[in-house]
Amino acid sequence: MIEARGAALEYSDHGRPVFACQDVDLRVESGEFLGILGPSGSGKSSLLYLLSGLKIPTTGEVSYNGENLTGMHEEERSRLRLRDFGFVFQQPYLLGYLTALENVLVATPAVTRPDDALALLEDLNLGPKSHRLPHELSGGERQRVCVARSLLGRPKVVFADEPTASLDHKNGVAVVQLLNRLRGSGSLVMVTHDPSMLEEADRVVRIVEGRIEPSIA
Ligand SMILES: Nc1ncnc2c1ncn2[C@@H]1O[C@H](COP(=O)(O)OP(=O)(O)OP(=O)(O)O)[C@@H](O)[C@H]1O
Repeated sequence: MIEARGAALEYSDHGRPVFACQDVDLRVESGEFLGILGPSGSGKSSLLYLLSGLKIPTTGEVSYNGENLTGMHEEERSRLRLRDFGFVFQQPYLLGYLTALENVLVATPAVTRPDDALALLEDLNLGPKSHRLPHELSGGERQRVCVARSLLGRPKVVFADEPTASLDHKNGVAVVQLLNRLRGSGSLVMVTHDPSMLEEADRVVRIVEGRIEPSIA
């Protein structure tokens, strides 16, 4: 479904090249929960950006359903992301002046209905709080709103970048379990430094200094 072949991502550190990812050969299969584990600075976020088309590889290529993301115009990639991908980031980024329900609806194409958004918030035990503003919610609740937002368009792939980083362990586990349960037939690609968050993963790969090591689960 998603395939990286010889993909590398190079940043420029004030003119000096820094490889965040190198020689990445990795497939994300349809419907799988793929965990990407690695220490801080190992290139996890960079790899997620490559797989999701948020960044294009400096060398090598990344394809989605056989289509090379590198060759696509940025607008086309952005349409594809909106249509097929959902994202959850480390921090629960929400618009402070919108309610939980409005925050879920705001990022998705007009075809989605408020009923679907409310049903998702109910599944995430936030039904009675859907009218609240972000500052009236706890950190775990805010991240669950982000989970609802990422799932509303029934994405083919959800990319989660350390979604538990701002949560305590119990809330972190709960968020991952909900993401995994509610993703339906979509794939889930989650990066984390914490192996205990990947207990439900179908497969875990480890990244060290920008390179993928052999599968460990
Ligand atoms: N914009 C940038 N310019 C230069 N170097 C960068 C940039 N972004 C990231 N890097 C470097 O690329 C490497 C990988 O960064 P990345 O954020 O992908 O790692 P990570 O594993 O997600 O880290 P963390 O777990 O701490 O979030 C690091 O050495 C980082 O310093």
